[in-house]
Order: sequence, then C-alpha cells, then structure tokens
Amino acid sequence: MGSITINKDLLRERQSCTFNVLELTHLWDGGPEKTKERKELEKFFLDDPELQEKIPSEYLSHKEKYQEALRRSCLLFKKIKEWSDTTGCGSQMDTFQNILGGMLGSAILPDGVPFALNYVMFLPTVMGQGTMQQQAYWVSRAWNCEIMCTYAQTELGHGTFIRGLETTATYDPSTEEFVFNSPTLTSYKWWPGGLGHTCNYAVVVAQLYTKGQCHGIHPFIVQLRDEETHMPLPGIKIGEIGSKLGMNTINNGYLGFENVRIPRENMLMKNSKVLPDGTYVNSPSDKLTYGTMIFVRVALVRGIAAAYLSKALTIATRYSALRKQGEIKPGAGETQILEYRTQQHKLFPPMAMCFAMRCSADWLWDIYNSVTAELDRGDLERLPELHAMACCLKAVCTKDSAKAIEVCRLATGGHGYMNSSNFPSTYGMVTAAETYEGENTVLLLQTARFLVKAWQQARSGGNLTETVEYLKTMPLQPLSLWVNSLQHLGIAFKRVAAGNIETCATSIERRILVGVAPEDAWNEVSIQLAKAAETHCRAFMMQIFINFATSAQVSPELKKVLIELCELYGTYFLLDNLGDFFMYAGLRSSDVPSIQEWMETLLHKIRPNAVGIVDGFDISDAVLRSALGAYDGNVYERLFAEANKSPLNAEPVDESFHKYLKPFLKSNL
Ligand SMILES: CCCCCCCC(=O)SCCNC(=O)CCNC(=O)[C@H](O)C(C)(C)COP(=O)(O)OP(=O)(O)OC[C@H]1O[C@@H](n2cnc3c(N)ncnc32)[C@H](O)[C@@H]1OP(=O)(O)O
Ligand SMILES: Cc1cc2nc3c(=O)[nH]c(=O)nc-3n(C[C@H](O)[C@H](O)[C@H](O)COP(=O)(O)OP(=O)(O)OC[C@H]3O[C@@H](n4cnc5c(N)ncnc54)[C@H](O)[C@@H]3O)c2cc1C
Repeated sequence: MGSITINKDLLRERQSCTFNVLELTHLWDGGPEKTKERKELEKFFLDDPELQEKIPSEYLSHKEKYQEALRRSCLLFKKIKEWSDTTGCGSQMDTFQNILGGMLGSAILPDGVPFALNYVMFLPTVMGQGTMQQQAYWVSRAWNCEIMCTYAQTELGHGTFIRGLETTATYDPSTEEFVFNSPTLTSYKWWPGGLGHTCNYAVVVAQLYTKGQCHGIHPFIVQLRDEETHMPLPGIKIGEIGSKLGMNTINNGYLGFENVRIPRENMLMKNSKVLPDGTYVNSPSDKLTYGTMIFVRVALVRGIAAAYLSKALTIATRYSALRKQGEIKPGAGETQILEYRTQQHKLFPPMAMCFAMRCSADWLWDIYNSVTAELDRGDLERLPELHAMACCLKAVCTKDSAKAIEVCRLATGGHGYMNSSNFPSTYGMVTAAETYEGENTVLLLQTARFLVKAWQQARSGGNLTETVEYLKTMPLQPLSLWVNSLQHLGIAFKRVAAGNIETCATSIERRILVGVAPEDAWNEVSIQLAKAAETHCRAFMMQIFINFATSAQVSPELKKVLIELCELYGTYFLLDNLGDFFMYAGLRSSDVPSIQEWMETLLHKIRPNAVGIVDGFDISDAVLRSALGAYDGNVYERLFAEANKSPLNAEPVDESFHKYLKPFLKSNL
C-alpha cells in the first residue's frame, strides 16, 4: 500500500512515446506561460488541506454534501481574492474561468459549485443587458460576493419555449414598481443553480406587462432573501428541487412569487425600457435578451465538453495500459488491454474528438468576442451565424463528450463502475450540459433554421457568411473519385452537410407545394433537419481540425501525431455514417475496405503514443480524482484504499447484523 513507484507498464509506455509530451502540454494550454500559470494556480488551491475532501462525498447525506460544498465554496472564493491580490487584478478573470468552467473547480467541488451561477450567468446578464448605471451598482456587489445571485428563467412548465414563460412582472406607475406573480403551479421557477438555499438575489425572466399590454419576456433583478437573516422576503416561496443524477451540490431551486414588488430600476434596461409613467421603449432587437445563453453555450464547449472528456480519456487510457486481461496469442502471456484493437477503437477516436472540440472552442470564443464588440456598436449582422454555431457546437460537443465518457467507463470494465473511478460524477456533469442552456435537439433545430435560410440564399446567388460559404458550390461541383486523404475528407464532410441541408430544404418545399402549412412541413422534416445541423457542425469541426493540425507550429514528431488524430476523426465519423457518404459524397462500397484499413492503421500508429497524448493533457492526480487514472498507475492499491473509506468497513460487524440479519437467520432455524 502507498507505494510511490510508477507502474512498469506505464513507465514503458512513457519511454516509447515518439514526441515530447511537454510540447503537447504547452500547445494544449496555449503556450509555456499559460502552463506555468495553470500549475501555480493548481498548487495554490489544491495544496490547501482545508479545500481537500476528508470523507468521499458519496458517503455524505444530501444535506451534508451541500453544507460541505458551501464551506469549501466560501473558502475557495476567499482564496481567489487572495490570489488576485498577490498576482494582480488582470488574472482574476482567468482564475474564475478555470474554477467555474474548468478543471480546478471540478477538483475542489466535483459535484458542482453552488456559487457558479453568480459568475456564469448573473454577472454576464447584468453586463450584457444592464445600463452603465446598473452595471456600476450590481457588478461590484456580485463580483465581490457581497451578495450571491443566480439566473432564474426556466419554469416547471417551460424550459425550452421561453416565450411561453408564465411569471408576470406588472408595472405599477403609482409606486414606480414591478409586481411579480406566479399565477400557476407551472409558472414556478424550477432549476436555477444556487437558488435553493444559497442565493439572495436573482435575475428573473418574466413577462412584462405595462399599461395593460404584454411586451414579452424581460430580465429583472429581484431580491429573494434578507441580506442579514437570509429569510425569504414576503411573498417569496423558495426551496431546493431535490436530489438529481449528478451535480448534487449546485443547489438547484424553485421559486414562486405572490405580489412581490421591486423598484422600476431593477429591470435590466440596456436594450428595452419602461419609463416612469409606464411607457414601453422597444429594444433594437428582441434577440438581445437571449445574449447570456449564447455566452454560456460558447463557454461550455471548452470548459465542460472538451475538459471533462480529456479527464475520462486520461483515466481510461492509463488504466488500459496497465490492465492485463487474456492473451492475443495462446501462451504469449497476458496482454495489456490497450493492445486490443477494439479497445483502441473505444479510446482513440474520442482523443481525436477532444482535439477537434478544443480547436472549435477556440474559434467560437474568438467569433463570440468579435460579434459581441460589433453588437455594442449596434451592428447585428453576424449575430445569426454566431447563434447558429454556438447552438450546434454546444449540442454536438456535449453529446459526443457524454457518449465518449460512457464508452471510457465501459472500457475500464467493472472498476469503472466504482465512484472512486470518478466516471459517474464526470458523466453526471457532462450529460447535464446536454440539457441545460438549451436542450440539444432544440439547439440543432435552431442551427437548421439558419442553414435552410443559407441554402435558399445560396440558390438565389446571395452572399454567404464564413461557415456556410461551402453551400455555394458543394452540391453543384462534380464528384471526384474517392482518395484517402485529409483534403478529400474535408470536402466529403462538406458534401454530406450540403446534401443533408438540400434534402431538408427540398422536402420542406415539396410539402408546402402540396398545401402543407410551412410550420407543419418544418415539424415533419425535423428529424432530417436536426441531422443536417449535426452534419454541418461535423464538417465545420473537421475543417477546423484540418487547419489546426496542418498549420500548428510544432515539432515534426508532434505534428505527425496531430495529423494522425485528425485523420482518425474523419475516418471514424465517415465509417460511422456510411449511408450519408454513399448518398452525398460519391463514396462507393468498393472504397470502404481501404478506408476501414486506413482507420485501423491509424489506431495502430497512435497506439505507442496513447499514454503520451493523455499525459500531454497534464491533468494532475488531484484534479483527476480517480483510483484508476493516477499518474503512477498504482490502481489496485488505490482501489483498496478507497474501499477502506467505506463507512461500512469501520467495524468488522455492522450493527445491522444484530438488529436485522441475526434475528432473521435465527428465525429460520
Ligand atoms: C456550471 C453549470 C452552469 C449551468 C447553467 C445552466 C443555466 C441554464 O440552463 S439557464 C436556461 C437556459 N435556457 C435555454 O437555453 C432555453 C432554450 N430556449 C431558447 O434558447 C429559445 O427560446 C429558443 C431559441 C429555443 C426559441 O426561442 P424563440 O423566441 O421561440 O425563437 P424562434 O421563434 O425559434 O426564433 C426566433 C429568432 O430568434 C433567433 N434566436 C433564437 N435564440 C437566439 C439567440 N440566443 N441569439 C440570437 N438569435 C436567437 C432565431 O435564430 C430566430 O431568428 P430568425 O427569426 O431570424 O430565424
Ligand atoms: C443541471 C441543470 C441545471 C440547470 N440550471 C438552470 C439555471 O440555472 N437556470 C435556469 O433558468 N434553468 C436551468 N436549467 C433548466 C434548463 O435550461 C432546461 O431544463 C432546458 O432548457 C430544457 O428545457 P426543459 O427542461 O423544459 O425541456 P423540454 O423543453 O420540456 O424538453 C423535453 C423534450 O422535448 C423536446 N422539445 C421541446 N421543444 C421542442 C421543439 N421546439 N422541437 C423539438 N423538440 C422539442 C426536447 O428535444 C426534449 O426531448 C437547468 C437544467 C439542468 C438539468
């Protein structure tokens, strides 16, 4: 027990890696300076014994889990201030990003940060939708944790269809206040993180009524609890929604209103306004109310989908290099399970996906920043493209990540089923992101709406933006014979996307021609529409990955690995969707064996570097929190140590034996 020697098989894997692992770490972090900063940050927080887990959270009650998470959150956010005081204010934003949407947070509060919504949604909403005066007042209060806030949009009856929200905010000009009510059970807010027992303020999204007219949904800041006693204010009905599949410490809550009054100034009025006499002043675009959701979708691609997948891959790959089971050749000795081609097929394509997600996330973050700057200047032109790409990338990446994390768990056999593997909590965290911030199918259909319009634009010879430019030529260009090359893969993915979009658009048109209402035609074709959006996203990710792998300024050894991973991304999804490539990309059945062989050869080439690749993610043991994935590979010792933490092992005979089992056994004598 407690050995610090490195497992011999892992050692051998590391010695045979063909590239410099540190170079990959620097590339992954965005440069050596970033790696240094990240490590210093991790050391500062993770070496603090007060932030370390004393009892595995699985053995705590629901209430204890929350209380412990709150204790650690308070300490954590105190330390963040300490950190920014010593390192300067500029780095504070990076720290928050790392803690709330990154690896560090998942190490300290693996089941969710109860303060997350204060930073992830409340502050971005105030900054994006509040006037300068409102920002000046609320941002510093929330940023410094003088108050704790959340974002209350979803209701028991409506999460997706936010135009259908039922909470009302009715303006009373006699007192210059809004009066909040929850007219039905289904109008109760349901889900907001931190709402249960943590937050004292919230952005509440409600239907605005003034002068007897409804103007649709708007955001308001509402005080929920007394700042001293934390008691719910009069008319506020509030509580926690109960235990969930995962994220059990994020304190999701419910909220109802009975004639709750807030001052007029608490409506966020950067875009639309209510004047003191109740006159409503319209926003330049009603879509601006949805801005916060775009921000979170953008942040999720890297902070949740790619980050948690890199964790799962580190665990499963290291474990597969040291776990031995069966023989490939009789008598040759037991084999590392990583030698099995089927095992490689489980683990290496997700590695490729992880890289594709990271490049796409970087692109998305850049366009988000430039479009937000344009919006501030009143230029809305690129908003539809940003919305469309944020929707499909959020949907495809969280779906791929959750699916691949489950594959990683299965790839570690029975031990992966243990909480101490850290797969259950990792999966719980990522699958939640398939639903929150816009349910994935719904988001794909939003992208499809943009694509069908772009297709119509392409047919009429109009201008197209960067991500859909391929629609101008794709279905029209003659098909060439299949060639096994990255360039051909890039073209084939675009052909598949263009073909799917064209099929949808013509299916809708055909239905409308025979008298089907456009909305019904849309619903009838929506299976294909969701698929078209996914194929568009996949084509985009393929191209971004190709650009990244071929142009990365790295050593030839690392470049070779990046290109292998990129080819694997393409061949894997091609073979998984052969029908599409037959239909739209000129693939013939006689081409398939050579692509299958190409993919198998790639698995074989990546095999010696598999441990090196996940080591390159550079996830420390404290962040990984897995008995199966630790750097030293001492899996069996760790599993035993974790088993011994079970409260049932505290006594050789549990009291329940005397209470129940013994009398039962005796009664059967
Ligand atoms: C760490 C843990 C953090 C956890 C955080 C989780 C927090 C949360 O989950 S908060 C709640 C998030 N909720 C959601 O995301 C709700 C999802 N629903 C929606 O986004 C919308 O209501 C939606 C898009 C589905 C439909 O909205 P609706 O108003 O009916 O729009 P719709 O009629 O379909 O489209 C209207 C137009 O708006 C556009 N549009 C829709 N959303 C946006 C947007 N965000 N930005 C820009 N344009 C948009 C559409 O493209 C469409 O444009 P056009 O007419 O030109 O084609
Ligand atoms: C862990 C977690 C944290 C959350 N945190 C917050 C928070 O902090 N604040 C907040 O306000 N909300 C929060 N939410 C709520 C979340 O945003 C919603 O659950 C989400 O938007 C989906 O809405 P819904 O639950 O109403 O699902 P529904 O919309 O009821 O979806 C159910 C099914 O209907 C389908 N469907 C719905 N509409 C359509 C359509 N138009 N076309 C085709 N199919 C459709 C969906 O695809 C899905 O299969 C959270 C949710 C979770 C799980």
